[in-house]
Amino acid sequence: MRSERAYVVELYEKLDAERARVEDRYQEALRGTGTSLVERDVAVRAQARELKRLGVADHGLCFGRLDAVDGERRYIGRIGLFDEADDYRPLLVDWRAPVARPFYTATGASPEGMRRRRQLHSRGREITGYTEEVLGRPDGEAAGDAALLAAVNAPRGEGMRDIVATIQAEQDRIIRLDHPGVLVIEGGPGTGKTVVALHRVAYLLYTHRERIERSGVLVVGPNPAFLNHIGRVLPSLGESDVVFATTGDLVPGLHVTAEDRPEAAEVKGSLQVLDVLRAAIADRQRLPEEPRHIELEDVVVRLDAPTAEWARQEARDSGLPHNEARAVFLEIVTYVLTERAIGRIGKGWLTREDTEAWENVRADLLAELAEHPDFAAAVEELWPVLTPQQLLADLYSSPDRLLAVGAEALYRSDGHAWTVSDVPLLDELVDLLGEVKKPRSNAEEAAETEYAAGVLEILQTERHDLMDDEDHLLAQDLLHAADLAERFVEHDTRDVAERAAADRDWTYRHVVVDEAQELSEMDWRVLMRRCPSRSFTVVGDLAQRRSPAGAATWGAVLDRYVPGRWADRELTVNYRTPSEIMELAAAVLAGFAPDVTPPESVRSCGVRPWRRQVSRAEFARCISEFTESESQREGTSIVIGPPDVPGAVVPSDTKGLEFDAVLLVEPARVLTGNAQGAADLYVALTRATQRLGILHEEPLPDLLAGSEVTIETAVVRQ
Ligand SMILES: Nc1ncnc2c1ncn2[C@@H]1O[C@H](COP(=O)(O)OP(=O)(O)OP(=O)(O)O)[C@@H](O)[C@H]1O
Repeated sequence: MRSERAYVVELYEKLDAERARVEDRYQEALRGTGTSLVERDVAVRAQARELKRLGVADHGLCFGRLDAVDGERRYIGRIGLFDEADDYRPLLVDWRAPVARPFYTATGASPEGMRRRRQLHSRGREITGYTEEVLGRPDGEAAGDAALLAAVNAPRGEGMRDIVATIQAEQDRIIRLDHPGVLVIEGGPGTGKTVVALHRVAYLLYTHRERIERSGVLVVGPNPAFLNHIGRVLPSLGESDVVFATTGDLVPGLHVTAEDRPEAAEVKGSLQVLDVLRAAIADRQRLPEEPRHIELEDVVVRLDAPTAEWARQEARDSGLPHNEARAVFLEIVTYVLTERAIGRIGKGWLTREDTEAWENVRADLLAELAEHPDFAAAVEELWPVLTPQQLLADLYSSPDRLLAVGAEALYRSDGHAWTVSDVPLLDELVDLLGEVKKPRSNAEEAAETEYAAGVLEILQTERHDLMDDEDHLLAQDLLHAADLAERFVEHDTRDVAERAAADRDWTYRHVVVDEAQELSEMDWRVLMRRCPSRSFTVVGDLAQRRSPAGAATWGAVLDRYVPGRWADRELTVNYRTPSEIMELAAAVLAGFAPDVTPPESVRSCGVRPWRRQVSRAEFARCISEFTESESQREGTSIVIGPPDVPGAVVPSDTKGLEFDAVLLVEPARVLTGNAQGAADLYVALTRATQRLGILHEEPLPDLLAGSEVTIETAVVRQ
């Protein structure tokens, strides 16, 4: 113990010295004397990142030691530290480094050249003890379990924690899997799918930092509470250039305020809705029922149906998105109208051979038309400029428009009451409608070009290739700073994550999708667009699916994009739910998905779930008793139940979350509340890490009552 403590004290001294040095460099970069604004930004960001990396190691810097058979000793920790004075000898090995791997995977039977594994336990900066495993000897004890059990038994605090010290071998194999494409991590509740996916991101960033960091990583989760729950894991591993978003956030600036009826969600989630969107756009490209007369100074011109039809056909045939094709429509309509007008104005004195005079008259007419309100109104009516929001809101709130495109199920009175299933549709429409170009001022353009010139210079001098690999575009290939201006319009010091989150057209290098079983076909299209390199970690459990538009099988959603090129790995051990509670959940699972094997709990907690049957009038009192008694204990608690129980959270909002204690109210109504009631009940039953209580008035559902599981009946207090 004495020597381990002394070693770790030295490591912290080293860490502090390093931090002081980086802090100095950071301050220097902030002052940025003599450098350009761009150079300063780059330097400040680099030093800030290094400071963040060193900052994560304040607690539990070193958590393990590996002794190799050949006598080599490696200390394993949250970051790597080296002794510069001794030829960069590693003092501490980053947990992600290849040489750290046996710490997680070596076993008594397969020691991987190791003799001993020590797990160091610490409080703050102090080593409080260690457990040790002797590898490669039949009598070697498996002591790793002690650290794991301590970790999984510990009361939960605010959000998920990293598991670097106790990653299990089956998890490590997934974290380090060398598969650049789509990897599906499957497994029952509590098997660590989420936490493993996040550690995989940290691993990928460590291993391919240059390549990944430029375009960043996106983590998609089901709701803000879940993102909040998992939000600390990556920063605690020193990785903060990651964007977290719900599917509802994928169109920047949109606020989801409503929920769809299941029928509407199903229509919006399926790929058939693409036909609805195309038809809705076509429906807005109209022909005038009566000709429009536009009074110009010398002549009245007529915009009639045949003219509009020709222009509409040409515009459609151009293959351009709607808003961009408007220019084609406008050009043809204008051409026809001006030709007719010239014919009339020039009758008797102007011939086509007199090109100059003809063009002069045309120029006057063009100028006049461009300013004419009746002409503008006519064009706007026949080929309006459309934003995705406006198009969809107009469609949803008009029974006639919906009827015209065969999507009556989508009606809602407030067209703008956005739901999460509208997001992929809006995103699709951005491409189908195309851009409405807003003019940029000369001054803005000049400033952007100047900034880009600075970036270009740095790219060339420092040879930082900031471009995507796929672009095959090196800085030297770029001749004009103006070309770069488009990509570097941000003059501020926002990092990749911030810029990416605000930019709908940003493409990420890697995307993690959690609770992926809930995503519709349309959601997948949005995500695939965000990651052209198709590098995904997909996390899900088909048995927990509740969305009617969600995935029935992984192949059904993935084969369309990466046929035969996606890998899947399964996790089988439940680290969250103790066996006493899991038995109950497994009975429910057996009822609604008999083919699915429930995960096996890694521990039991010695406390059986309890139940209490009371009248509904007593629910409020019992719930407050539960919250009161839980507030006296360390850890977290929640009440889960149907939507009409005051103080209860509906099961779908607890997906991916966990609590020390759960009180489940009226499971019978959770089960029958909607078509996915059994999955909801399964989710609710698998949230507790220690204690589960059930409060009910109605008899327990057969799935629970009829199982072999005994549920202790709590003594009702008088
Ligand atoms: N190796 C480990 N060491 C310590 N704790 C672990 C380990 N693996 C998983 N856990 C813990 O188990 C709990 C469940 O993990 P996680 O939430 O990632 O599971 P999940 O499979 O995503 O569950 P769900 O499907 O219910 O969302 C978390 O508290 C996590 O920290």
